[in-house]
Amino acid sequence: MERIRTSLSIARDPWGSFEQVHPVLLSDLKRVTQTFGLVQYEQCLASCQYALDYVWEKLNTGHWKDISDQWRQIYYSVSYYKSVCLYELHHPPLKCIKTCDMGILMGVKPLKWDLCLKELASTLHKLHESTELVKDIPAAKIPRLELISPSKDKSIQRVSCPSLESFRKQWLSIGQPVIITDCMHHWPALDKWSLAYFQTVAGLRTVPVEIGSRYTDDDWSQQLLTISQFIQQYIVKHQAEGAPARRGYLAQHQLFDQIPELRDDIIVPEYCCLGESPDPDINAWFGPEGTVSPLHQDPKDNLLCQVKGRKLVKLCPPDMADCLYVNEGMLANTSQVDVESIDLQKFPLAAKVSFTESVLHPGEMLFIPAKYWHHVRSLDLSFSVSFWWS
Ligand SMILES: O=C(O)CCC(=O)C(=O)O
Ligand SMILES: [Fe+2]
Repeated sequence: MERIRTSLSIARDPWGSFEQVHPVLLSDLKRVTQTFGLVQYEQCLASCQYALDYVWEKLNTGHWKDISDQWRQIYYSVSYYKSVCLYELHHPPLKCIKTCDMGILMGVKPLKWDLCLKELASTLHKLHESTELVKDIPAAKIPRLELISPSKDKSIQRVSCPSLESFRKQWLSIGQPVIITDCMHHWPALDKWSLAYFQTVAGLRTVPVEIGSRYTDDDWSQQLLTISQFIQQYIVKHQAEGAPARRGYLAQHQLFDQIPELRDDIIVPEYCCLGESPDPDINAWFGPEGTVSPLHQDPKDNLLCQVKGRKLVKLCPPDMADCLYVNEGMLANTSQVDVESIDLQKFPLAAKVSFTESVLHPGEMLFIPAKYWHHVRSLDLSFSVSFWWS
C-alpha cells in the first residue's frame, strides 16, 4: 500500500481548477486533502462522503450529456481519496474496489491529475486473494442444429484471413458483411478466458449489467454488479437451475478501458487500421445462453469478434429501413420488428425483408458495415468483443 500513499502525498493541491464550485463543497474538498495529509483517515472519509453525496445529486440531475465535466472530475478525484481511506481503515476490499469503479464509471479523470483510479483498482484487486472461485462450466454440448443451419444461399459469406487490400476492396468499400476466419489464433483470450480467470483478475470489479431479455422490453433495466455477482447470479445459477425469467447481459461496456489487465488479452484486428481514426471503440459482450440484441444498426463499421461460445446473427442491408418500422426517440436505431417471430399483421412490410444469417463461432470475426441491420442471439455462454471504427 506504500506506493498508493506516496503517490497521493506528492499530488499537488488538486482543487485549484474547481474554484467556481459552491464554497461549502470547496471547503469539503479542501478538508479532504488536509485531513488526508495529516493521516486522519476517518475525518477524510467523512469529508469525501459529503463531497460525493453533493456531486452525486449533480450527476443525477438532467440529461447525462449536459452534465458538466467539472462534476465528473470531482467525483473521480474524491473517489480516489475515499478508496485509499477505506483501505487504510481496513474496510473490506470489495468496498474499496467498488469505490474505484464508481469513480471510473461515473467520473472522468481531471486533465492535470496524475493519479489513476484504474491502476488503484488493479492494485487493490491484486492484493486481494479471491477465495470464492467458481468452477468452470462446459459449453453446451448439444448444438441446436435446427436453429443454426440456415440454407447456404442465405448464409453470410466466410473467408479465411483476407489481405488488408482484398478486405478493403471486396467488403469494406462496398459495405458488404463477411465472416473472417483464422485471424484470431494469436489472441491470448482464446486460451485464457474462463469464469475462474475472470473471477481472479476482476471478480470484485463493478460493471453495468443489462437485466431483461431485450433492451426494447418494458421490464428491461440496468444494475451495477461485481463480475463475481454477475457470474454467480446470471451464469452459474442459470446453468444449474435453467434459464431465469430475466437474463443478465454485460453488454456494450468498455470493459477493457476499465480493466487494463483484460485489454492485454485481446488484439485490435489489423483491418481496423483501414479507418481514419486510430483508436476503435472496444466493447465487451459477456452473457449466458439466450441473450438477444434486437435488430438495430450502429453508425460505425464493426468487427464483432467471438471469443467464447456461439452467436446466431441475422443481417439485412441499410436500405431496408423503410420496411423495419424503426422506433422513434431514444431507440431510433432499433427496429420494432421481432425478427425471430415477425408479426405480419402489425408489420406487413417486414415480409419484404430477406435476412442473411450465420452462426459465429469462437475464433471468428464478423464484419458488420456501418448502418447494416443486425440481430444477435447467443447460443451458449458467450463472450464477444466488438471493435467499432470509422
Ligand atoms: O453481440 C451482441 O449481442 C450485439 C453486438 C452488437 O450489436 C454490436 O457489436 O454492435
Ligand atoms: Fe450493434
